[in-house]
Amino acid sequence: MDKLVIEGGRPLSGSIAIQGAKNAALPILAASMLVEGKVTIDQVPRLLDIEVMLNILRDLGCRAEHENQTVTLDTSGASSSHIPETLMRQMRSSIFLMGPLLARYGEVTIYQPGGCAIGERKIDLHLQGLIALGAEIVEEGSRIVCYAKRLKGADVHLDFPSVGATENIMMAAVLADGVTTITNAAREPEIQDLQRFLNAMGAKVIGAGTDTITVEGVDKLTPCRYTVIPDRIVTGTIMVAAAATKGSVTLRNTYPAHLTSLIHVLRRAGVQIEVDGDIIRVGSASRPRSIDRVVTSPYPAFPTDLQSQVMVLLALADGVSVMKETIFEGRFKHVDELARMGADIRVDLNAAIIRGVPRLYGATVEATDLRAGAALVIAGLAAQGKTVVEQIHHIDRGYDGIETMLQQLGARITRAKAIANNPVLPKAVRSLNE
Ligand SMILES: CC(=O)N[C@H]1[C@@H](OP(=O)(O)OP(=O)(O)OC[C@H]2O[C@@H](n3ccc(=O)[nH]c3=O)[C@H](O)[C@@H]2O)O[C@H](CO)[C@@H](O)[C@@H]1O
Ligand SMILES: C=C(OP(=O)(O)O)C(=O)O
Repeated sequence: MDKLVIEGGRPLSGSIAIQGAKNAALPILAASMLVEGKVTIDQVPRLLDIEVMLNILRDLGCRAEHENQTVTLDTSGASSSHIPETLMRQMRSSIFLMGPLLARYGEVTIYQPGGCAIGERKIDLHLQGLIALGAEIVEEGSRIVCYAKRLKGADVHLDFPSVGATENIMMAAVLADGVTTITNAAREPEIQDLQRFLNAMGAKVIGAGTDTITVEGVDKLTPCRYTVIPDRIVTGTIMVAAAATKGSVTLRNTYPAHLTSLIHVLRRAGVQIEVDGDIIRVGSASRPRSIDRVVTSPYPAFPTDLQSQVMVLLALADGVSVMKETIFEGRFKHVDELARMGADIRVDLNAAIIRGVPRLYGATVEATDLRAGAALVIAGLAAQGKTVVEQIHHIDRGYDGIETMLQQLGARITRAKAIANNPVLPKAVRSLNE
């Protein structure tokens, strides 16, 4: 397994451009299955999850290439509506194919999806939405078979504004007979991006970004070329890293309006932030201030995907802060790892009580999930001494070359390649390390 090795204590400085959004690209790639022909998607980051999605699409019979940041996909050879369990289990986002495949073939066989261990992450809202559109669903162990000769538009109310369920239902409804209305829909920017992509192919979707989305079914879509939005969570991660290292960083290719809640929290912590079109400048010279309460909630409130990163900043703040996690019940796994670096954080049910310390110290720590891993990288950059972050395949799910990005900002961070992958070593030595 690769590791990241960080020599901490250097302020980040300089300028970088932000990658395209993982959470927009994944449903958009899945939605491409709704159309027959060649689809081109630009600004697609090179990530493990994207690779898994492209492998699933290839397994379904598509041709898929990812060169630089552009994916070209030809869905015309696709014929399968069955996703093998081994592929389904490689990430949560495999579930996005359920709606599009059902709409295209009238049937789909999938399995319970995999993904980071941050909570139970049921798929009941996805299934309820498809049942409302007329699907019949048979569950046998982890296997799920859905049938619907032709889906029918319906009113779907979500008990919780689930991002994935909103997207799956939108995608299924695009080729349904009649009108579908989703109420208590999630409002995340990635849902607006999916709406723009679907409409670029000829769908009739309105309302994304509000809590009511209306989809008027159409008979057929036409292929298109589309550019994914910038990744707001990667943007936020670098903003926090700049603040935690008392650095000064300019971020290009951002969408600041998607980060209003983070900007508000960082300003409360005393971080200087300037917004100028698609550029965000972040600077901080002094110790952060504590914040009495940060609560994660669905967009536009503070995102769960930035909770662990901001916790690192607050771990270095002057005073006591409280962060409450309301989306995922298992998203405090970074706390034990941060404690190894000298952080003083106590977890009480879904609240973390963070007593700021003047400094963190380098240690060997383990990324337990994607954003926990990003938080440990920030902690390593801010800490005194050397930090080694292990299990970084989690980080590679969401950050396109995190070390290269941070090196551009002056960080001393390198990727130590696993010996097992090192072709220079004799095979016998490599196999000892596998
Ligand atoms: C690829 C992608 O876009 N991932 C994002 C998406 O995940 P994802 O779409 O999985 O997140 P959801 O909004 O669906 O999940 C939020 C909460 O609802 C629960 N739930 C969800 C669906 C369901 O059928 N039943 C159910 O109980 C989940 O367990 C969780 O507690 O939104 C999350 C919340 O902003 C982000 O952290 C993820 O980065
Ligand atoms: C939880 C995340 O993603 P996913 O839904 O793909 O697991 C994330 O991006 O932080």
